[in-house]
Amino acid sequence: AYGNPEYEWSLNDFELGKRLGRGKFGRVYCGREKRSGYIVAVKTLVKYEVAKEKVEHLVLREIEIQSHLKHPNILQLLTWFHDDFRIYLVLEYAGQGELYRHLKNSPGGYFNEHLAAKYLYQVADALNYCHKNQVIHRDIKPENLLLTSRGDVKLADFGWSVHTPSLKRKTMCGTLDYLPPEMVEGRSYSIHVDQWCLGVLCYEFVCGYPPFESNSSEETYQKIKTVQIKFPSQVQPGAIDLIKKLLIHDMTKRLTLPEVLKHEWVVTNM
Ligand SMILES: O=C(O)Cn1ncc2ncnc(NCCc3cnc(NC(=O)Nc4cccc(Cl)c4)s3)c21
Repeated sequence: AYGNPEYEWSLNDFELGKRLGRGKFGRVYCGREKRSGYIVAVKTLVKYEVAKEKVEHLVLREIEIQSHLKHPNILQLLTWFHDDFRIYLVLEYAGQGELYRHLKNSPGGYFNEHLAAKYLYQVADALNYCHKNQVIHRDIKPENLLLTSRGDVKLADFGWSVHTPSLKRKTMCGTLDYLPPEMVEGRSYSIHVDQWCLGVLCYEFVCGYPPFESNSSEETYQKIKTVQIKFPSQVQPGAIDLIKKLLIHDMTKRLTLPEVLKHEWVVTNM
């Protein structure tokens, strides 16, 4: 059946198991494809809610973008289908779930240099692949990273990704911590957004919290615009060097993704 691209998938092809998590628009279940026994994750999106929040175009764009991306560190959208009430995204299953939980459960709440460098390398590799395919993810944060049973990172949730170049404003939702200055200042943005987010991600990996975290949105904006960064004592000089070369206000001066993949701290610690 699945060899044939015309095959019409439906919920009948799957047995849904335990619930893995819940997002704003629906739930995620572990599932098994009946004929092959293949284990998947099934993300359900309630049509009524998707329509109410006017994000239909985002779901369709995600499906369009995801169906052209294939990379070991990108969570594969295997197929999708819908019924009267829901849209179903059939995804690769990441056996160790959200990376965020692993970060919070690490000693001190931060990753050791080896894990931080390994995960950062894999995210940078996935982003580099996206950029080569004219896709900006735009929502890089620990919550959107999953871990396979073998401990490899999978970049997930392309619900906010766009084809470059894009002038579309991203409506403010979720954490502001990862927004780059050009988005905070409402200017247009480009693939350089992902480089900034990678810097914020690296900081959070080695510190356990994001660099511009504050008690109010205003204060967070201020710190982002002026790029005020302080490092706790446990952070190695190599990691500080990398983070400082990514969290630069002038987007054209940020380290490129290929340069991140060759950075000395990454290469020696991963
Ligand atoms: O993460 C968990 O909760 C648990 N978990 N644990 C293991 C595991 N293995 C695979 N996937 C999981 N979760 C689904 C990850 C997603 C991938 N792609 C998405 N796309 C999306 O949500 N799009 C979307 C939603 C709402 C609106 C719009 Cl516009 C777009 S969500 C897993």
